[in-house]
Amino acid sequence: MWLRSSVERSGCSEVAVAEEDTATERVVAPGAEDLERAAEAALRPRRLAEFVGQRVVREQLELVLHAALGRGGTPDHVLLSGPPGLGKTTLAMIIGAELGTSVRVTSGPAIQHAGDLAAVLSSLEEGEVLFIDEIHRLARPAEELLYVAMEDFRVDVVVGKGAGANAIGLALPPFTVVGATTRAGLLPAPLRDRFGFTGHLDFYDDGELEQVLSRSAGLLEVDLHADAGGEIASRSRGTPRIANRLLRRVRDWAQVRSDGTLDLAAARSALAVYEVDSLGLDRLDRSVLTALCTRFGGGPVGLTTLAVAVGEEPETVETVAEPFLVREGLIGRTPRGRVATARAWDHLGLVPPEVGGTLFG
Ligand SMILES: Nc1ncnc2c1ncn2[C@@H]1O[C@H](COP(=O)(O)OP(=O)(O)OP(=O)(O)O)[C@@H](O)[C@H]1O
Repeated sequence: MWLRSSVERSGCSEVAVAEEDTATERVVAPGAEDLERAAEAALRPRRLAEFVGQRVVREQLELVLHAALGRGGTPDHVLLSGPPGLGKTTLAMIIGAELGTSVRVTSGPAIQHAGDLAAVLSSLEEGEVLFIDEIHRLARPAEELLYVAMEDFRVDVVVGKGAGANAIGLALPPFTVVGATTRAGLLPAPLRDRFGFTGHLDFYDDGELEQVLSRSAGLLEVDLHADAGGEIASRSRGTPRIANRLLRRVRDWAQVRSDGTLDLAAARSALAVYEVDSLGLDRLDRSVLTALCTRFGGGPVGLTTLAVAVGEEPETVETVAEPFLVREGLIGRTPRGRVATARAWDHLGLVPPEVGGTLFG
């Protein structure tokens, strides 16, 4: 299915796209729920100068775009990679705005057949940006059609059926593909090679997230104190989407339980209600960590056993809780199973068993 909004020709169009995230109901999930998209769109930076952080990618992209504008042509195709919630969609919209053109939006899973993509490509106007989210999930025939279109600005349309079928090459006007992926490694080399510019987005530091929050607070017209911004930033897992979501939850708390001021006490109280701790761990993360430490002496323990202990599917523990616990250096993966690190014991306020102690204490 080809997705587009009513404003596609006048500016940047935005539509909901499928997400891979399996646990988006978590307040610290990096992916977005469909219902959250409108709230997110309101907080999106519109121009490169408003986009916080990612200094290297921003500067490189600025050069690519402004050089193309100077030449009066279209820029190279752009591939944006990185974990969910770091700003790939935002940057795609910004590329359209900087080029003064409209952005057509679709996603890998939304394109079922090569014909769907051919229809999209043949309706593009000169200079338009085609944003393909989750581009690594395009079906192979669509992928092949796309790289011919990207390279030669041509699409082969099959006319007729059976023995009488004929492929007619249709010339396309110049356009720019912006692909976004959380899994750049899954893109086949021929497709990856068609992108003249690749930008990898990394997690944000706390200072950058504070800037994101302060900008968002301005747009939401709430009074966010600096120390409250710092507190929310430090629990946001390096991800602007999570920072903005926690800000909205703190705003709700302050509105209902206090006078609407977003100070440090409000931030701490609200985040306690949502069970987001000082490192940004939620209940699931903590139950995995606690089980590992208290029931298995810090491991090593196999994934399945650990999952049974917390009453979750192994896949949920592995894909939802573990990546952040590993990234934070709280859990290690060894050939014999998962182990808790010294930082995990410390974070839970527990004392690890003595290494090399005797069997009887
Ligand atoms: N650098 C940034 N500055 C300010 N806000 C940002 C920045 N990056 C992301 N955001 C905000 O975070 C939210 C999520 O960003 P976005 O949708 O662009 O992420 P994404 O990488 O495309 O995620 P996904 O892979 O899940 O589609 C948006 O509301 C956006 O406003």
